[in-house]
Amino acid sequence: MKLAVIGAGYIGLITASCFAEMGNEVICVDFDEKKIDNLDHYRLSVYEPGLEDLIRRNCKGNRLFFSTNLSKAVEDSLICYLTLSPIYREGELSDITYYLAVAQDISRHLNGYKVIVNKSNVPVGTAARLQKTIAQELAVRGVEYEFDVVVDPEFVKQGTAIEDFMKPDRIVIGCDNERVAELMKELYAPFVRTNRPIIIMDLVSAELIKYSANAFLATKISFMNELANICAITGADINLIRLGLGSDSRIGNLFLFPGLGYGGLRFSQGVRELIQTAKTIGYTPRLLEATEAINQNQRRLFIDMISAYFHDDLRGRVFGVWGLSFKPWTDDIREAPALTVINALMEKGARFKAYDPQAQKAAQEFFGVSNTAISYAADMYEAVDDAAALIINTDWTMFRTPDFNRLKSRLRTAVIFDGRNLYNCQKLTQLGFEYFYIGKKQRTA
Ligand SMILES: NC(=O)c1ccc[n+]([C@@H]2O[C@H](COP(=O)([O-])OP(=O)(O)OC[C@H]3O[C@@H](n4cnc5c(N)ncnc54)[C@H](O)[C@@H]3O)[C@@H](O)[C@H]2O)c1
Ligand SMILES: O=c1ccn([C@@H]2O[C@H](COP(=O)(O)OP(=O)(O)O[C@H]3O[C@H](CO)[C@@H](O)[C@H](O)[C@H]3O)[C@@H](O)[C@H]2O)c(=O)[nH]1
Repeated sequence: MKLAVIGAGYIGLITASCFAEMGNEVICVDFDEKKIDNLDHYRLSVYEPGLEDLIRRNCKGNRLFFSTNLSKAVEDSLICYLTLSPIYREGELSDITYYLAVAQDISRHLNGYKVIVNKSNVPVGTAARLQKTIAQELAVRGVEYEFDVVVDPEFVKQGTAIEDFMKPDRIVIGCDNERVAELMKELYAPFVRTNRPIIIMDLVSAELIKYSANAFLATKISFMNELANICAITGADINLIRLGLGSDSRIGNLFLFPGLGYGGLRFSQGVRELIQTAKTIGYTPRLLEATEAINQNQRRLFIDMISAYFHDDLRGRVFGVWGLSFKPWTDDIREAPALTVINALMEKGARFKAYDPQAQKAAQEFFGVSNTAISYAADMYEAVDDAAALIINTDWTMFRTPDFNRLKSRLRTAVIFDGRNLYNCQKLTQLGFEYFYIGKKQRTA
């Protein structure tokens, strides 16, 4: 099939390259000329394992093209995917004004039946507003082309996005007629050959599903963090509780890891946006509000734990930091717990030497290149040289089994604050570390 993907950001690139990989002909459009020029030279503004190779292969196979020409992309395609980012403002529903403006632009170039598919996280009701905008523009043009609006929520995770897209657990399609449902099933058939379901539903339900999935997972994480805080008082072991809980097949092992809480734009904004959606229709979503509050508190508890160990005297102390990104296998630091932790300790006078395999550049931009309170290390051991303690914010795989003797010899004092519960406390104590993790029993006075 011929597809246009509008918005060559993270989701646009994944969508365009994966559809091209399945043999479709895809034009990926962005209004940012520099971005398109870079993509033509295989220079990506996002890091995602395997994405560059996928783009290279499909461009060379003449199935994937990049362009700034929206009109040609729309005219040449049957299906137009919207992969833009709506404007998010704290405490409000995302602003989709410019989203609708792009839909209007698309309508100006409709030259026959087209399907306009939304893949972005947008407020409930956006599909209906897209339908209205397109119909109005066609009326202004005085043409009567048929069109359908589809909601195709994206569930990929950063770091495993290609695998998630190519082998989805399920495909959810929101639409309002049989013809377009059949077309979407045809498009996705190659991705679900192992009998994964394609679930067809109405537009509003499909819009709500994306928020619901993210909010459910976020709630699972906050539930575990709440339990960890109870463990910190009772002395129960949160890591064993996780194993005991997860082996119940009704609960499952995934998304039960306690820690610094969830980060990244999608969970944080998603939960807040679902709260906002509920409030605008007069419902108070108490569980979701608790999910978000526990998540924010988790970072505060970690900061307090570090601060209390040094009797709140952090001035001039240097900490080694492992992990800046909000999760492994990404360079994304948006809503990363690491930033909150570092900022709060920095305000108390602490200094940092940080290591992250991908996110150092983004962090340097965030904290400022001339910020002398934080420097960046070439490797994970250099980060802890002469440090008062190691702080772990992200569970990159390389941090899971470090050389503890080397670590100990390079730290000034063998103290670890682990925000991701990577290690066995007993083992680390035997090795001579003071080891603090999420849910560890607090010392009684
Ligand atoms: N990042 C994720 O993990 C993820 C996962 C699932 C869904 N989503 C959703 O997908 C959407 C896109 O997210 P993203 O991370 O790819 O955003 P992004 O900001 O990386 O990409 C948006 C792209 O659209 C381009 N753009 C903006 N206006 C345009 C216009 N008028 N014409 C053409 N191009 C235009 C921008 O230049 C940018 O390249 C969001 O709603 C997000 O919530 C993201
Ligand atoms: O047991 C766990 C699992 C995750 N996390 C944290 O939760 C956050 C989100 O992790 P993850 O879901 O793996 O990353 P995302 O790439 O943000 O993916 C989420 O957001 C995407 C965009 O909406 C959706 O497509 C995905 O389905 C959804 O998992 C990260 O900060 C993780 O460190 C935990 O604290 N404990």
